Amino acid sequence: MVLTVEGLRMRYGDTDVLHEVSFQARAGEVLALLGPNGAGKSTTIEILEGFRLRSAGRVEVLGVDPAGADERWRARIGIVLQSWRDHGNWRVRELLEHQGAYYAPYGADRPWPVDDLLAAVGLTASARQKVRTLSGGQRRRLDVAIGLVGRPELLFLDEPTTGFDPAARREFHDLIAGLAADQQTTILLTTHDLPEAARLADRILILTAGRIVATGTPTDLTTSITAPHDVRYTLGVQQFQHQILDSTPFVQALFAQHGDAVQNLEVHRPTLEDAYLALVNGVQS
Ligand SMILES: Nc1ncnc2c1ncn2[C@@H]1O[C@H](COP(=O)(O)OP(=O)(O)OP(=O)(O)O)[C@@H](O)[C@H]1O
Repeated sequence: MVLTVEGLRMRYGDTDVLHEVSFQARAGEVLALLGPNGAGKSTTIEILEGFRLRSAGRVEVLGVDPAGADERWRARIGIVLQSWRDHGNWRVRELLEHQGAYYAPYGADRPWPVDDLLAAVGLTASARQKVRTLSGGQRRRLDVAIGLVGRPELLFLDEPTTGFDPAARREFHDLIAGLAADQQTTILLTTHDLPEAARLADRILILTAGRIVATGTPTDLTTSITAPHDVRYTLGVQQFQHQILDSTPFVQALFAQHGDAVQNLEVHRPTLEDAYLALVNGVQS
């Protein structure tokens, strides 16, 4: 296992913010950690990154307890924080070359050659620009490039696509899916963008008030809730819309009765967002 977390607890002062959190991740798995603001996502990730000391529980990251990890271990992980605004006067290429040099002693394939990396994150045209002149989305792409420059075995992404335009978001999703599939990079992602989680994650963990309240594939979670499907169609000039718990037998019966007269059929099943809201609200109520 690349990640093993067992009975993780975190207490700030006299407030417990993580209660017995347990999960695992294997090589090449993309895990999305979802939850409302203040649920404990960043705290969990910061403990795994070795930036915060846990109160109790067992944590192993790449076979090592991050609380006592060394530089060699740190060179094997990549981190994209929520936001940082340093290095304004550096040019994009120079900054990546500088950051990449740190990884050179830690493996023949490290760092990722800067030109290839710039192309992978869509920053080739901005290579000579100063960091402070980048747009918000370009700046975020640079954050991602800095997280990737060491070719990490494990990548932490904290809300990585905030500020991306739709095309950049799509390219980023392809990049992440490729890293996991082709290079077996393990990825732990937090996001409030539920379609993003549905698209990228092999497995989703929903954290609410410091507890994991649901875990599974996006499909597991959407099928775990009882919510009606929305079925729409036309018969001649008449439009119909129905809310039905299981749309498949309904649609079969519809075609058996009306055949080709059924037109413009649309079936909307519950989305990950519906499941997320049901699961989170179920816990809070
Ligand atoms: N240094 C700290 N001292 C005391 N309490 C803290 C500290 N850091 C975080 N907390 C509290 O711990 C809880 C979990 O915070 P955390 O930042 O992990 O949540 P999150 O799920 O990442 O939220 P968001 O989606 O807003 O980023 C919150 O109630 C927060 O106020």
